[in-house]
Amino acid sequence: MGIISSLYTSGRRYTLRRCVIYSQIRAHVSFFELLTRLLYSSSSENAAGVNCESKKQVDAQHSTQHVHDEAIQNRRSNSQPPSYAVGGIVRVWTEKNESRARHTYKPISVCTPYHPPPLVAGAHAERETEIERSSELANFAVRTPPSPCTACTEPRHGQASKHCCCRVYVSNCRLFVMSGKHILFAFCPMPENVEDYMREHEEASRNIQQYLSNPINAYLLVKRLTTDWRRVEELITEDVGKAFVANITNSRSDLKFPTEEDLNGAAVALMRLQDTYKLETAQVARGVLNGVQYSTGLSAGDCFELGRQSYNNGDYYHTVLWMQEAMDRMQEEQNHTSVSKPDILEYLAFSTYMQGNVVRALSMTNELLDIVPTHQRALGNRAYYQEEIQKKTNESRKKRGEDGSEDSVPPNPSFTVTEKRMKSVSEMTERERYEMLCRGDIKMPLSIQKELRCRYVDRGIPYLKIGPLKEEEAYLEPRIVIYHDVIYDDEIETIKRMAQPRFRRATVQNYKTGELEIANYRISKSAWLQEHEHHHIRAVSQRVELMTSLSIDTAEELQVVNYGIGGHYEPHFDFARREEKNAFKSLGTGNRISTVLYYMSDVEQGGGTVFTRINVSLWPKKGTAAVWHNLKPNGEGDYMTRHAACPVLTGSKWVANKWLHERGQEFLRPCTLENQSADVDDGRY
Ligand SMILES: O=C(O)CCC(=O)C(=O)O
Ligand SMILES: [Fe+2]
Repeated sequence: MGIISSLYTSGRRYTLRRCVIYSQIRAHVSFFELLTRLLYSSSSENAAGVNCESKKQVDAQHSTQHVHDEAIQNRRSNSQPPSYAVGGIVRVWTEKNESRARHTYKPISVCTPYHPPPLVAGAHAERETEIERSSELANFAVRTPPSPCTACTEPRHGQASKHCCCRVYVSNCRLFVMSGKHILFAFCPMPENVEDYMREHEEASRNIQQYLSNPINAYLLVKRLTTDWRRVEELITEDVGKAFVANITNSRSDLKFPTEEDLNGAAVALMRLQDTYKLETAQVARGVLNGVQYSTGLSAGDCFELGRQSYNNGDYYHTVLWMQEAMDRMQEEQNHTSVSKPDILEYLAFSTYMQGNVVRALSMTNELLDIVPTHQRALGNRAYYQEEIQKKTNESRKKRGEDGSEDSVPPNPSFTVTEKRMKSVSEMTERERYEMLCRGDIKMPLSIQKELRCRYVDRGIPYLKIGPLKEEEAYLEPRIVIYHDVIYDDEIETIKRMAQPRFRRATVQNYKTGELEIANYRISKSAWLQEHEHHHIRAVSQRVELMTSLSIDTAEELQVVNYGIGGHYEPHFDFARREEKNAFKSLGTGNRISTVLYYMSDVEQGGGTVFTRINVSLWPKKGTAAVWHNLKPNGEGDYMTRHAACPVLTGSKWVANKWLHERGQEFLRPCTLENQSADVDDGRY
């Protein structure tokens, strides 16, 4: 885990660095264009500014040496080391400075050691009052007479021309290290993100002359095309792309990158969520799930990819939905879209045909051929669809001829949706009920609800007398109860921490072979924890005895399960049915008599536990546990306990299962001969 996260971090750092480089390149190219325009349209004043820069660099180098020497000299001549003051922020251009708050500061060469350079340069002298006066540096700056510096060749205030250029340097710097009145180091902003570059570029483009009449801008422009550009050149020649790919390739041995199969799995999960929670395609594409905006939307290209994945799975229903969405998005995106209308139309037409609407498929194919008249597949499909329509028309003619109803309107060979009467819950398939239960659309009849109770339970156990269990009945026959506050946050943290490194894709038991295998109807990660590994695990396991009045001596280890987005477990029984002869055989402890399901997280949306035969939905609440017997008192499996974990729509779901087995419960839950449930008032859970 540590390795993975550190690799992720370094990968990200690398990505960021690459972004910076690319943005710098882009920005430099923009500035290069600007410079070209400048060189062909500039006034002599601007041109002088450019010349000044090259001169200044020499001067600045010279000055740097001086300052450095002076600092050393100071140190030598005074027994005391020179006092360095670190200057604060000089608010010469308030708005600009604020917008540059994210700039990084890079030390640059220092300015004149002999004449304190004015910090207020050129046209901005009148903003002197905005200088921060509190710091030593600011005082220093304020004392310095403002000096318009429009051309460096022109000496001002008796100063040598070389200092004039240095003002530009200094006034654009934010942090100064000073010795007395001398600046030793100035840290100047170096925009590292494209927004900053772009903002400046836009500003410059609005009025190039005006932009460059500002000495700082003039300086920055030249600087970017000299020193910064050199850096960019270096980065380009370093072959960043190759290094980046090499970095990723190296990481591949440690990091498992997603494969095409993973992409398909992710697409299928999204479709599952869409179906289960009846999500509108357009809403999902906008990043809205059940009315909550979670993310930025999907592009036409993203929708197209979802459609393509569905198509590859033979899921034409979702292909049509997502290709249609891709088409709508594409029209919104106009110029900057990554998909083409003919591509979408091709998928759309064929999937529409596969869904039975041949007329619509033909009209889409015609639309495609209008755009690409030579499209070979579309030409073939058109002929095929036309033939199909013809065949259907002939067939229906024949039929009408047989029953003598020639005059009736020919039926449209397109796919027709027949209106259906609403089914009652009992008429629904298990799948339909499951999805409705997951959405919370099946309400428990009041006649059942009114029998359900909440109570404190102590069962005569001294420990529980001090801290009774908070029991809430969720259903009576079979009895399903929820216990509140039975697992504590620190225990949950321990369990999560210990389980995470052991997580594997959850498995199910092959009912014929008894072998464990992965299956698409159970998508989650799971790990097993043993009692002796941590006192929290022991405590959580032992609490199961209090809740069930059964023994955990023959129980399975604690199974920790985490469901990510779309993670689910379709309807199943926890017990082994008669035909599953090999299930739990190796344990030698009999069947799974009871389940205790701890909820170790809340789930933002989705993730319910639903009982599809009794129409009960339980909603995960951190700290609670659901408890039920899987076996009737006579040892038969209770088929009414069939249940499922609904797909997680948003958030993450954590649960822990404790499965108790038959052996060892003989005196705690004695068998009955009849096929009956336990007496609900027998004092047990
Ligand atoms: O996660 C749930 O809500 C149910 C889990 C479950 O049924 C199981 O793991 O057997
Ligand atoms: Fe289960």
